[in-house]
Amino acid sequence: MSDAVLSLRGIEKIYNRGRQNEIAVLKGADLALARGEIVALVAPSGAGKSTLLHIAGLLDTADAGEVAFGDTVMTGLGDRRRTIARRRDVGFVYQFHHLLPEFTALENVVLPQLADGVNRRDADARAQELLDHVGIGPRAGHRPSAMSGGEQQRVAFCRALANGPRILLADEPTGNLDPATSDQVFATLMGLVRDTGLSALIATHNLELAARMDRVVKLDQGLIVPG
Ligand SMILES: Nc1ncnc2c1ncn2[C@@H]1O[C@H](COP(=O)(O)OP(=O)(O)OP(=O)(O)O)[C@@H](O)[C@H]1O
Repeated sequence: MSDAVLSLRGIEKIYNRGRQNEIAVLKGADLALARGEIVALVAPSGAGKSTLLHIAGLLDTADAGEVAFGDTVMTGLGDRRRTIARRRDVGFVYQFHHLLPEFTALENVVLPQLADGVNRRDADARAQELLDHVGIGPRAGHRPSAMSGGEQQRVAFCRALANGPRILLADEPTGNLDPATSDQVFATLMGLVRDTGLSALIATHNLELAARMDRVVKLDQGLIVPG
Protein backbone atom coordinates (compact mmCIF):
# COMPACT_ATOMS: atom_id res chain seq x y z
CA MET A 1 0.00 0.00 0.00
CA SER A 2 1.17 3.47 -0.80
CA ASP A 3 -0.09 6.80 0.55
CA ALA A 4 1.11 8.55 -2.59
CA VAL A 5 -1.45 9.89 -5.06
CA LEU A 6 1.14 9.81 -7.85
CA SER A 7 4.24 7.61 -7.86
CA LEU A 8 7.00 7.61 -10.44
CA ARG A 9 9.46 4.77 -9.94
CA GLY A 10 12.69 4.39 -11.86
CA ILE A 11 11.45 6.29 -14.89
CA GLU A 12 13.79 6.13 -17.90
CA LYS A 13 13.35 7.83 -21.26
CA ILE A 14 15.71 7.72 -24.19
CA TYR A 15 14.99 9.60 -27.41
CA ASN A 16 16.37 8.48 -30.78
CA ARG A 17 17.50 5.17 -29.35
CA GLY A 18 20.29 3.52 -31.30
CA ARG A 19 20.87 6.57 -33.45
CA GLN A 20 23.78 8.94 -33.41
CA ASN A 21 21.68 11.61 -31.74
CA GLU A 22 20.45 9.27 -28.96
CA ILE A 23 19.69 11.21 -25.82
CA ALA A 24 18.95 9.69 -22.41
CA VAL A 25 16.72 12.31 -20.77
CA LEU A 26 15.47 10.37 -17.73
CA LYS A 27 17.72 7.79 -16.09
CA GLY A 28 15.69 6.36 -13.24
CA ALA A 29 13.65 9.26 -11.90
CA ASP A 30 11.73 8.59 -8.66
CA LEU A 31 9.06 10.85 -7.21
CA ALA A 32 6.03 10.40 -4.96
CA LEU A 33 3.35 13.04 -4.47
CA ALA A 34 1.42 12.84 -1.21
CA ARG A 35 -2.27 13.74 -1.02
CA GLY A 36 -2.69 17.51 -1.18
CA GLU A 37 1.02 18.10 -1.74
CA ILE A 38 2.21 20.78 -4.18
CA VAL A 39 5.67 20.07 -5.55
CA ALA A 40 7.78 22.39 -7.69
CA LEU A 41 9.88 20.78 -10.41
CA VAL A 42 12.80 22.99 -11.37
CA ALA A 43 15.53 22.31 -13.89
CA PRO A 44 17.39 24.04 -16.70
CA SER A 45 15.75 24.16 -20.11
CA GLY A 46 16.08 20.83 -21.89
CA ALA A 47 16.59 18.80 -18.70
CA GLY A 48 13.42 16.81 -19.29
CA LYS A 49 10.65 18.50 -17.29
CA SER A 50 8.06 18.27 -20.05
CA THR A 51 9.07 14.67 -20.76
CA LEU A 52 8.57 13.75 -17.10
CA LEU A 53 5.19 15.53 -16.91
CA HIS A 54 3.99 13.81 -20.09
CA ILE A 55 4.97 10.40 -18.71
CA ALA A 56 3.37 11.18 -15.32
CA GLY A 57 0.14 12.20 -17.08
CA LEU A 58 0.09 9.14 -19.35
CA LEU A 59 0.52 11.25 -22.49
CA ASP A 60 3.79 9.45 -23.19
CA THR A 61 5.28 6.14 -22.11
CA ALA A 62 8.57 5.53 -20.33
CA ASP A 63 11.21 3.11 -21.65
CA ALA A 64 11.54 1.68 -18.14
CA GLY A 65 10.00 2.26 -14.75
CA GLU A 66 6.48 2.54 -13.43
CA VAL A 67 3.76 5.17 -13.03
CA ALA A 68 1.10 4.57 -10.36
CA PHE A 69 -2.02 6.57 -9.45
CA GLY A 70 -2.65 5.63 -5.83
CA ASP A 71 -2.20 1.87 -5.68
CA THR A 72 -3.02 1.32 -9.34
CA VAL A 73 -0.01 0.79 -11.57
CA MET A 74 -0.85 2.49 -14.88
CA THR A 75 2.20 1.29 -16.77
CA GLY A 76 1.30 -1.49 -19.16
CA LEU A 77 -2.46 -0.83 -19.10
CA GLY A 78 -4.18 -0.71 -22.46
CA ASP A 79 -4.87 2.53 -24.33
CA ARG A 80 -8.53 2.62 -23.33
CA ARG A 81 -7.88 2.44 -19.60
CA ARG A 82 -5.05 4.94 -19.85
CA THR A 83 -7.28 7.37 -21.75
CA ILE A 84 -10.04 7.11 -19.15
CA ALA A 85 -7.54 7.57 -16.29
CA ARG A 86 -5.97 10.53 -18.04
CA ARG A 87 -9.36 12.19 -18.52
CA ARG A 88 -10.63 11.53 -14.98
CA ASP A 89 -7.58 11.56 -12.75
CA VAL A 90 -5.28 14.14 -14.29
CA GLY A 91 -5.61 17.84 -15.07
CA PHE A 92 -3.04 19.48 -17.33
CA VAL A 93 -2.04 23.12 -17.55
CA TYR A 94 0.50 24.39 -20.05
CA GLN A 95 2.40 27.62 -20.60
CA PHE A 96 -0.05 28.53 -23.37
CA HIS A 97 -3.71 28.16 -22.56
CA HIS A 98 -4.68 26.05 -25.61
CA LEU A 99 -8.34 27.06 -25.20
CA LEU A 100 -10.58 26.40 -28.19
CA PRO A 101 -10.99 29.83 -29.82
CA GLU A 102 -14.48 29.30 -31.23
CA PHE A 103 -15.97 28.43 -27.83
CA THR A 104 -16.72 30.63 -24.83
CA ALA A 105 -14.88 30.35 -21.52
CA LEU A 106 -17.80 28.41 -20.08
CA GLU A 107 -17.96 26.05 -23.05
CA ASN A 108 -14.22 25.38 -22.81
CA VAL A 109 -14.76 24.17 -19.24
CA VAL A 110 -17.91 22.26 -20.16
CA LEU A 111 -16.44 20.25 -23.07
CA PRO A 112 -14.16 17.88 -21.11
CA GLN A 113 -17.09 17.07 -18.84
CA LEU A 114 -19.35 16.19 -21.78
CA ALA A 115 -16.57 13.94 -23.09
CA ASP A 116 -16.67 12.20 -19.73
CA GLY A 117 -20.44 11.64 -19.92
CA VAL A 118 -21.66 14.45 -17.64
CA ASN A 119 -25.00 15.96 -18.73
CA ARG A 120 -25.04 19.50 -20.07
CA ARG A 121 -26.90 21.08 -17.17
CA ASP A 122 -24.52 19.68 -14.53
CA ALA A 123 -21.50 20.50 -16.68
CA ASP A 124 -22.69 24.12 -17.08
CA ALA A 125 -23.21 24.44 -13.34
CA ARG A 126 -19.79 23.05 -12.49
CA ALA A 127 -18.07 25.21 -15.10
CA GLN A 128 -19.76 28.36 -13.79
CA GLU A 129 -18.84 27.43 -10.22
CA LEU A 130 -15.17 26.99 -11.16
CA LEU A 131 -15.07 30.25 -13.13
CA ASP A 132 -16.70 32.06 -10.19
CA HIS A 133 -14.13 30.49 -7.87
CA VAL A 134 -11.21 31.99 -9.81
CA GLY A 135 -12.93 35.37 -10.08
CA ILE A 136 -13.94 35.39 -13.74
CA GLY A 137 -17.56 34.28 -13.48
CA PRO A 138 -18.82 37.41 -15.26
CA ARG A 139 -16.61 36.60 -18.26
CA ALA A 140 -18.09 33.12 -18.75
CA GLY A 141 -19.77 34.05 -22.04
CA HIS A 142 -16.65 35.54 -23.62
CA ARG A 143 -14.41 33.83 -26.12
CA PRO A 144 -10.70 33.52 -25.25
CA SER A 145 -9.73 36.24 -27.76
CA ALA A 146 -11.78 38.75 -25.74
CA MET A 147 -9.95 37.93 -22.50
CA SER A 148 -6.59 38.98 -21.04
CA GLY A 149 -3.70 36.50 -20.79
CA GLY A 150 -4.28 36.08 -17.07
CA GLU A 151 -8.00 35.48 -17.61
CA GLN A 152 -7.31 32.96 -20.35
CA GLN A 153 -4.97 31.06 -18.06
CA ARG A 154 -7.59 31.06 -15.29
CA VAL A 155 -10.04 29.48 -17.72
CA ALA A 156 -7.38 26.87 -18.54
CA PHE A 157 -7.09 26.07 -14.80
CA CYS A 158 -10.86 25.60 -14.58
CA ARG A 159 -10.80 23.33 -17.63
CA ALA A 160 -8.01 21.27 -16.05
CA LEU A 161 -10.10 20.81 -12.91
CA ALA A 162 -13.44 20.31 -14.66
CA ASN A 163 -13.50 16.52 -14.29
CA GLY A 164 -12.40 16.56 -10.65
CA PRO A 165 -8.91 15.10 -11.10
CA ARG A 166 -6.72 13.86 -8.25
CA ILE A 167 -3.52 15.12 -9.82
CA LEU A 168 -2.67 18.43 -11.45
CA LEU A 169 0.34 18.56 -13.78
CA ALA A 170 1.44 22.02 -14.85
CA ASP A 171 4.23 22.97 -17.26
CA GLU A 172 5.31 26.59 -16.69
CA PRO A 173 1.70 27.61 -16.04
CA THR A 174 2.47 31.32 -15.70
CA GLY A 175 5.53 31.40 -17.95
CA ASN A 176 3.73 33.35 -20.65
CA LEU A 177 2.53 36.18 -18.38
CA ASP A 178 4.19 39.39 -17.22
CA PRO A 179 5.64 39.20 -13.68
CA ALA A 180 2.77 40.99 -11.87
CA THR A 181 0.06 38.99 -13.64
CA SER A 182 2.08 35.81 -13.18
CA ASP A 183 2.15 36.41 -9.43
CA GLN A 184 -1.63 36.88 -9.20
CA VAL A 185 -2.47 33.99 -11.50
CA PHE A 186 -0.08 31.72 -9.64
CA ALA A 187 -1.77 32.65 -6.34
CA THR A 188 -5.12 31.76 -7.94
CA LEU A 189 -3.78 28.39 -9.03
CA MET A 190 -2.37 27.64 -5.58
CA GLY A 191 -5.70 28.60 -3.97
CA LEU A 192 -7.62 26.38 -6.37
CA VAL A 193 -5.33 23.42 -5.77
CA ARG A 194 -5.52 23.88 -1.98
CA ASP A 195 -9.31 24.28 -1.99
CA THR A 196 -9.81 21.13 -4.02
CA GLY A 197 -7.24 19.05 -2.09
CA LEU A 198 -5.38 18.11 -5.27
CA SER A 199 -1.81 16.92 -5.49
CA ALA A 200 0.16 19.01 -7.96
CA LEU A 201 3.47 18.81 -9.78
CA ILE A 202 4.32 22.21 -11.22
CA ALA A 203 7.34 22.76 -13.47
CA THR A 204 8.72 26.26 -13.27
CA HIS A 205 11.91 28.22 -13.96
CA ASN A 206 10.77 30.77 -11.39
CA LEU A 207 12.54 30.04 -8.09
CA GLU A 208 10.38 32.54 -6.17
CA LEU A 209 7.24 30.71 -7.22
CA ALA A 210 8.91 27.37 -6.50
CA ALA A 211 9.68 28.49 -2.95
CA ARG A 212 5.96 29.05 -2.32
CA MET A 213 5.18 25.38 -2.91
CA ASP A 214 5.35 22.61 -0.29
CA ARG A 215 8.52 21.05 -1.67
CA VAL A 216 11.03 21.69 -4.42
CA VAL A 217 12.65 18.94 -6.46
CA LYS A 218 15.19 19.25 -9.27
CA LEU A 219 15.84 17.21 -12.35
CA ASP A 220 19.57 16.67 -12.40
CA GLN A 221 21.28 14.37 -14.92
CA GLY A 222 18.05 12.47 -15.46
CA LEU A 223 17.32 11.95 -11.77
CA ILE A 224 14.99 13.68 -9.30
CA VAL A 225 16.96 15.20 -6.41
CA PRO A 226 15.82 17.44 -3.53
CA GLY A 227 15.76 21.12 -4.50
N1 LIG B 1 10.11 13.74 -29.25
C1 LIG B 1 11.42 13.98 -29.02
N2 LIG B 1 12.36 13.43 -29.83
C2 LIG B 1 13.67 13.65 -29.60
N3 LIG B 1 14.16 14.41 -28.60
C3 LIG B 1 13.29 14.99 -27.79
C4 LIG B 1 11.86 14.81 -27.96
N4 LIG B 1 11.23 15.51 -26.97
C5 LIG B 1 12.20 16.11 -26.23
N5 LIG B 1 13.43 15.80 -26.73
C6 LIG B 1 14.73 16.23 -26.16
O1 LIG B 1 14.78 15.78 -24.82
C7 LIG B 1 15.35 16.77 -23.97
C8 LIG B 1 14.35 17.13 -22.87
O2 LIG B 1 13.23 17.80 -23.43
P1 LIG B 1 12.05 18.40 -22.54
O3 LIG B 1 11.12 19.13 -23.45
O4 LIG B 1 11.50 17.32 -21.70
O5 LIG B 1 12.87 19.42 -21.61
P2 LIG B 1 12.35 20.59 -20.64
O6 LIG B 1 13.15 20.46 -19.40
O7 LIG B 1 10.87 20.53 -20.53
O8 LIG B 1 12.77 21.89 -21.43
P3 LIG B 1 12.08 23.36 -21.46
O9 LIG B 1 12.20 23.90 -20.07
O10 LIG B 1 12.93 24.09 -22.46
O11 LIG B 1 10.67 23.16 -21.90
C9 LIG B 1 15.72 17.93 -24.87
O12 LIG B 1 17.08 17.80 -25.20
C10 LIG B 1 14.86 17.73 -26.09
O13 LIG B 1 15.47 18.24 -27.23
